[in-house]
Amino acid sequence: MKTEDGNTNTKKPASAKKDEVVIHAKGLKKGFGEKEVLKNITFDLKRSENMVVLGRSGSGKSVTIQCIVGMLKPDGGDLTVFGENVAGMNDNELKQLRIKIGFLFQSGALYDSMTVRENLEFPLTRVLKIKDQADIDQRVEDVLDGVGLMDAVDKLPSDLSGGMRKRVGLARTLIVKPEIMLYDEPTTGLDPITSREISELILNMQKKYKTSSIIITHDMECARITADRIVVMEDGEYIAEGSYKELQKSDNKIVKSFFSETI
Ligand SMILES: Nc1ncnc2c1ncn2[C@@H]1O[C@H](COP(=O)(O)OP(=O)(O)OP(=O)(O)O)[C@@H](O)[C@H]1O
Repeated sequence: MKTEDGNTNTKKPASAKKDEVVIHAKGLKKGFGEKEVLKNITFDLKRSENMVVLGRSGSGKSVTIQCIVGMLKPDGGDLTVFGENVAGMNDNELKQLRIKIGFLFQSGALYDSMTVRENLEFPLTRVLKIKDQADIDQRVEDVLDGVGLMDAVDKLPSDLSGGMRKRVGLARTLIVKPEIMLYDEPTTGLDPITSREISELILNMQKKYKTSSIIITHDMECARITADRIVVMEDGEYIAEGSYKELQKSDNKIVKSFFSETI
């Protein structure tokens, strides 16, 4: 049986699924030579939850993400994704894991010589190996409708604005229906209005596809719009956690510094 959004229905009650932990990290450590980058990272990401990570440049946000997708191996601590230990996965298991994890690059990473449609078809035919053209067309239409870009289907990326390219990049990542989305500074380089549109889109896509997301950002408007929960990272550790409103009242100097421009 298929749900409204095309996902296969499971028999689990929605409430049980919602509390399911999709990423579990406990005491995660990672260093390079003498430098300890992740000192003690502990968090649980639940199904359909948006967790925003705030942190100064070089605090270890991207290294955390690279550990989650198995590009880097932690030196210590526990890290499980969908209950499986990432560090113990072989190449094939990592490949399967990465199909379930969407990663939105800063650039959008579109193929410039392909139209929007071809860019969107690519992961369907190459990654999911779908051959049925009617299924492909339906998925392309569905995801483009979701990001509000039906009219751009036959355009080349060079004919689109930066914000539109970002939307296509998001659509291309979402089209394989990843269970986890990792956003690394999704609004960087965009003007405030377009940034806001992308943040709202991230929120809408969470609702539509029920994805769990980690959103790394310095953009406090993006954090305010998208976050169910925010963690603040400093020097390889999470030093604060809470909702936007809770952290806005924090007395911690570092936490305050993120909010100072928005008060
Ligand atoms: N492969 C690597 N080899 C050596 N050092 C690395 C490697 N990857 C990251 N680092 C170092 O780890 C530290 C944290 O990097 P990371 O990219 O996670 O920071 P970040 O919090 O994402 O910063 P930014 O907001 O600037 O992207 C930096 O000092 C970086 O130089």
